[in-house]
Amino acid sequence: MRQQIAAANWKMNLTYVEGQQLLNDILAENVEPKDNHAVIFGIPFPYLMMANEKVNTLKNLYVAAQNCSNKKSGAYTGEVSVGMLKSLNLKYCIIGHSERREYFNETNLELSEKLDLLLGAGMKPIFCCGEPLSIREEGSQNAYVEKQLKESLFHLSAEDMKKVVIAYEPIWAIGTGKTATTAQAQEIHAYIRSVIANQYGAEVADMVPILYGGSVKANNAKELFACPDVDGGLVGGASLVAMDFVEIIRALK
Ligand SMILES: O=C[C@H](O)COP(=O)(O)O
Repeated sequence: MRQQIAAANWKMNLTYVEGQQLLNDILAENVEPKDNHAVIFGIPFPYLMMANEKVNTLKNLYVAAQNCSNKKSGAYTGEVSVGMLKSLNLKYCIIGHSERREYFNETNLELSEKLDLLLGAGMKPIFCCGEPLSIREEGSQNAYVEKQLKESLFHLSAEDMKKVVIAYEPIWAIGTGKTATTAQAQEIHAYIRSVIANQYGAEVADMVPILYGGSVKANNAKELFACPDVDGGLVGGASLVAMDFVEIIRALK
């Protein structure tokens, strides 16, 4: 069975002490992910080391950065390179979140450069895609997401494609409390998988986890994750509440 993933994205929330406490509270619940499960904490840069020290000896628990630079190294004040993340022994990095695309003008081309750096360093990208409300309302979400995938991912070899995690996040569902229905989620996840299959073949497409993000909560996670092409979630607000995120982890199939 494909890997199933519960990924937290803390975004720009919590102090250092609050972050420590949240991780302690979640780990105290002995979540013990199954063999085909992974639990990933997307943590602000200054707390990555602290978080990784707490989880790196635990099975199938990982820490992710929320972003990385598309430059390898050098005079880029304020940026954080893939090499720096790798030197902390991190395995995952979220890239292309819609908030970064919108507020920091990240382009599909820059994301393709980040992907290459991450994969070159042996790290796994969690690549975010998803459409704004206007695109959903005109019914062209499939074409919109397909373009994001093609322009950022489809230069990869099949071997590298197998290492990518995709997070589909409809922008209209992020932080709004308005979740995609299970039918909407399943439909576009299946479409994303078919686009990957057309480019790389069914075997590769079948291996790529596709997470849903957008108002995943403790009370809707099980239903969403039960969809055959939904392989878990990328969770914002509910990942900041220990027992809510624990429930979401337990909802993985
Ligand atoms: O990365 C997470 C997503 O942006 C979802 O955020 P949310 O669960 O607060 O809607």
